[in-house]
Amino acid sequence: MKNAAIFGASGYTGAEAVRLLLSHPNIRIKALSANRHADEDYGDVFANFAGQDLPRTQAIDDIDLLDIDVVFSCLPHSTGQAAIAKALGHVDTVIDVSADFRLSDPALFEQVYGAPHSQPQFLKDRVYGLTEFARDSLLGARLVACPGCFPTCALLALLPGVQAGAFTQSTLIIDAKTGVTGAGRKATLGLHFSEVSDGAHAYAIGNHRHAPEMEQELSRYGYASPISFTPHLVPMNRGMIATCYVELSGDTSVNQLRALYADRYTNDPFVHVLAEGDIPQTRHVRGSNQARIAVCADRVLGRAIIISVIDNLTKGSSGQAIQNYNLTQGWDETLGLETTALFP
Ligand SMILES: NC(=O)C1=CN([C@@H]2O[C@H](COP(=O)(O)OP(=O)(O)OC[C@H]3O[C@@H](n4cnc5c(N)ncnc54)[C@H](OP(=O)(O)O)[C@@H]3O)[C@@H](O)[C@H]2O)C=CC1
Ligand SMILES: CC(=O)N[C@@H](CCC(=O)OP(=O)(O)O)C(=O)O
Repeated sequence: MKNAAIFGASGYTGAEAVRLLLSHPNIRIKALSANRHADEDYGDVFANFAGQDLPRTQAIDDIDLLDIDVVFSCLPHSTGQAAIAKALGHVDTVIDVSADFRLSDPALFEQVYGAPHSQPQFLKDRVYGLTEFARDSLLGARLVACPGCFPTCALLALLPGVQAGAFTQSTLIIDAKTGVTGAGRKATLGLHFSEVSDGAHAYAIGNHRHAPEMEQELSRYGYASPISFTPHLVPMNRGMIATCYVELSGDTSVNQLRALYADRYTNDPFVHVLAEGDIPQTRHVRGSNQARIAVCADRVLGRAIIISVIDNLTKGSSGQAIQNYNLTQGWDETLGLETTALFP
């Protein structure tokens, strides 16, 4: 059994990690950190956990790291860098769901996140944990940076085509929608029911911090052009959908592209490429670690529309974090993640 600490357990991704880890056969939850909610019964922080045998929340500095094998860090970006550096001195593995270790270039991190990175020495050797594209690097990895939720959703839709050279180098367009839990649990005016229900809106238009992260990864696989990315907030709790518009290179047909995607993901337990005509819906992945991808023809000849859906709290953060940890240990990647989507 491995002992896990969850940093930021009083937030949404932390709670999702707790929910999933409770059914993990090889992991015991040993410590839960919180900030404002430190020193509380976990069932008081999240009533759905009342009655479970879980530790009380504590401040990060009060956690005895000598007792811990793995930290799942679910802290807001820029708040966890020092704590993660300290943890790496004691525990075998840190899996970070924040943006802190995703960008490999510290100068780009400072430009995008507005402050210098305090632990840039870890950026070179950390693994960028988009699991389906990181398997070869995960075994034994000590620090895994889980991709952002939008990058997870969009890169799963784009990288097989990019790797195969199936797209021209013209600007990619990614139009994405997210549920409200993507913004975390803290109270924010723009997230009140009356501000979010009954409507939808774009935000961070032309300057969302996930665009440089997606460009970093697309360029690693051979796509050097910039992207146009627009996120939208829609009135649902969980879920994310990315609709990606690509121009096909050479004489690749949409049917060939779909077959290429089906082949690329054939051994991936969590990625399903849909048959022609099937429509991916966020409700079909809700609460599960699944991604569902449709490769569709555009009415404009030579273009394809690739649509991907995930649950932002599961494959988009804590589910993928556990999938990555499983692979760092050489375990079956599905351990603790077998749950089926909650539908309806
Ligand atoms: N929500 C999502 O869908 C996704 C989120 N992420 C990333 O995951 C991370 C966590 O997100 P999420 O769970 O939504 O956020 P929440 O706001 O819901 O939770 C944040 C957690 O961090 C704690 N915390 C906040 N500030 C500090 C601090 N200064 N020191 C110590 N602990 C602190 C909070 O404690 P307390 O509440 O007790 O004060 C809480 O436990 C973020 O980096 C986010 O960007 C990544 C992918 C998807
Ligand atoms: C609705 C909403 O605000 N969503 C967040 C989702 C991003 C996220 O959580 O990803 P990081 O891990 O990079 O922070 C946003 O657009 O910033």
